[in-house]
Amino acid sequence: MKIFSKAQIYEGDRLTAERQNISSTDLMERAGTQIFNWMHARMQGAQVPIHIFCGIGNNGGDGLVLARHLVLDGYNVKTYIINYSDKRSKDFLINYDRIKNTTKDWPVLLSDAEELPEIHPNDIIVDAVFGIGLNRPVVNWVKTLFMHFKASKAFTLSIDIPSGLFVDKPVEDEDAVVYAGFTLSFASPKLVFFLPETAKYTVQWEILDIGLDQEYTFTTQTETELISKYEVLPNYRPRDKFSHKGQFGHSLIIGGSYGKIGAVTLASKAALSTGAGLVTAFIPKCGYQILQTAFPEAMVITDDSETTITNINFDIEPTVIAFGVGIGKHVETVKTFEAFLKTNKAPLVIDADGLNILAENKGLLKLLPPECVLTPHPKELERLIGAWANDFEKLDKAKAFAEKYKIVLVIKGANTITIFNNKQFVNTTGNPGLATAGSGDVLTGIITGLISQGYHTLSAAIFGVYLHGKAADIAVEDSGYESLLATHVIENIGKAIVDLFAQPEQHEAAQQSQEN
Ligand SMILES: NC(=O)C1=CN([C@@H]2O[C@H](COP(=O)(O)OP(=O)(O)OC[C@H]3O[C@@H](n4cnc5c(N)ncnc54)[C@H](O)[C@@H]3O)[C@@H](O)[C@H]2O)[C@@H](O)CC1
Ligand SMILES: [K+]
Repeated sequence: MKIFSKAQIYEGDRLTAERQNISSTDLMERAGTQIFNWMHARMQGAQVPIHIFCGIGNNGGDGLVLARHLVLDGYNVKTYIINYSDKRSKDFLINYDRIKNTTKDWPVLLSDAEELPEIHPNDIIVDAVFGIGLNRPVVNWVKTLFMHFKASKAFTLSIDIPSGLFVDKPVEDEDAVVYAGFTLSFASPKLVFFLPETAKYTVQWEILDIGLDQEYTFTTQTETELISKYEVLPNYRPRDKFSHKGQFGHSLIIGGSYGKIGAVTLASKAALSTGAGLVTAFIPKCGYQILQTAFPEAMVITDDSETTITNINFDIEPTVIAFGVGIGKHVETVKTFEAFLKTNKAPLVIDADGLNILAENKGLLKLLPPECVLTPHPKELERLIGAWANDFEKLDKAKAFAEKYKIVLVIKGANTITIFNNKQFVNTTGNPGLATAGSGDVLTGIITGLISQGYHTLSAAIFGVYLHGKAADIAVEDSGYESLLATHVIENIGKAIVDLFAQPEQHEAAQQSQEN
């Protein structure tokens, strides 16, 4: 799913009105009605007090449309205008008139924090104070209002975006933002829903389709894309009946050191479980028996050294090479890595201490093959690109780094973001169970296994991150977050692949009507 920028959303709204020959007021009516339908379907007329707080721009206008429909349907509604400015938008004013003509219970004007309404924990708050138009910090009394929402413990539904949250800038004051239980966002989710510093402002979100012009939404290129099953499916490469293992490539996993052979075992298993034709592990001698016993499907080549990688030397022709899991940063390892990079032609995936070696020897970066995949967690990323002040600066620095070295950069985290060529792909699968030893090694193996079969490195990174998260989502159904092991993720890669083709569960009623 595309994540549109603020400018693209405004342009989409404008073009839609123009091409569908409707006014912006009509589009606002659509938006507000969609919110009403969503609430009505869930509340079924329940008389829970609903407090609707409307700003004076178009987000507030949406709130007024919703308030009017709720009033007309007999809901228990109290509407407030948050009068933070005298620059009221045209469509706000139109809907302000409409609600005044609908009910004698006119909206209450709030201009300071002196008389904030009482809100009980079982009431509902609708937050329509600011939308994507927020362009400067909110004034103090509005901040007090937002803190009042939070203190009330009432369920808070934000329209389009939690008020106080910028679409494209970091939050400066955490109390000056609404904490939403649910956000109903128009046309496109907002990037801030997925970033570590701002995801907490909404527990859940959903997109409401307000019928934006389809040609515009199809043809507009966005900087950010949200990755779910439907984005990865078109890139899936099916196998034909006469396939043989030679077609799915040979993955070479270079890594391991004394006490860290497990990392290579996990990556090798993951690569083969994702569909690599052959996997060879290149490890120090001490790992020979361990790996051959723990994972007989893999082949093993050993280094000259007993305990570390000191001389990368092999006579196979790998389709793809993964470097770094469990490898350490021994001076000999760095030396042989540099020599290897100077001659290597195979696509490369670099993880763990491979990344730390790059960070400490930045001259090596220019030796990376084109579209090389790097999979740092936040600390490794910081070592590579330097510290950042906030999530937006992190993404900017990461994009500049990926652009400079023409690499595919996978920033691991709750919503892993893959960056390439100034585009960012935000993953939606995965769960806190993945915060466990070895899960990164498994991801390296999955991405390597995909490249091995002919996936382009960018597709392999995006698809691999998705599969890794999905396998973990399936695994936690049995294990719970706490007991999830990296091995369980590997065991469920197959189910994650099968799930790609699962039909959505049919609605019971639809099933019944089919049976009749
Ligand atoms: N453009 C359209 O056609 C549609 C817009 N929609 C709604 O419109 C929203 C955007 O509306 P607006 O652009 O009017 O903006 P908002 O309603 O988000 O904000 C209102 C105005 O407040 C001013 N402002 C910004 N920061 C402020 C601050 N800290 N203190 C005081 N004033 C401040 C700005 O001038 C801004 O335009 C969307 O989020 C969405 O909810 C929907 O009705 C769907 C259609
Ligand atoms: K809002």
